[in-house]
Amino acid sequence: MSRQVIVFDLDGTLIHSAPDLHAAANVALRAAGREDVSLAQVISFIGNGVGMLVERALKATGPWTAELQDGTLAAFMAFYEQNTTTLTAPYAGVTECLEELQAAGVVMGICTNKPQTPAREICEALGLSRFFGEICGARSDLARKPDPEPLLQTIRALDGDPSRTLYVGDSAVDYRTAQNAAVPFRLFSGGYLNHPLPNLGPDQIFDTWADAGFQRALTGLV
Ligand SMILES: O=C(O)COP(=O)(O)O
Ligand SMILES: [Mg+2]
Repeated sequence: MSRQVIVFDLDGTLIHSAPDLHAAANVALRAAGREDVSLAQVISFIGNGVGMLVERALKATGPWTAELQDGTLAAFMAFYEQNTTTLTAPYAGVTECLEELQAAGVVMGICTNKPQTPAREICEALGLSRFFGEICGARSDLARKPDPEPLLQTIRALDGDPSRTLYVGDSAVDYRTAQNAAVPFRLFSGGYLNHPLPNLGPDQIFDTWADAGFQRALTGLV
């Protein structure tokens, strides 16, 4: 029998990382001669990777060109790489919940559209690496979510089976990724989702890590 696996998204699911992404976005926008964007705007730009975040920030503040994109993304990454956990922390209850799942023998991994190096550094800095057998971030040789491949690759690395895996995320991108990979999905609604997701029942949604809500959401699957 295959192992019981849970794969988590990172930004907006396990960690509140938007304040550091917001700071990096505004440093990069100022270098491009643009106005700042708000935290709420940046939250709405998260989910499809840093390239798309920068593209959306540029389009929200003026015209977009490929050249501007390249320079602004480079400025964004230069700042972000030095400030991945200045303002970022796990959501309340996350560490305790992961401890319980690990003690129960659940095998866990991360599948995120955040670039691989900062994703791994953030998990290390926040004391989360010890829970995960695989941390799969965005890489040039791998399609990004909602393509199913990063999630399927994460599950393979954990020696799991997609039908006995849960993917836990906070966005429509995560929901579509799970659907594309035929993996059961649970939504953390306390993250960065800014429009409702169709076709999810109340037992597939939880809004806090700090009480039994998450455990309830997992009932019957792990
Ligand atoms: O970098 C992003 O845009 C999103 O990251 P996530 O996949 O961990 O939510
Ligand atoms: Mg997310």
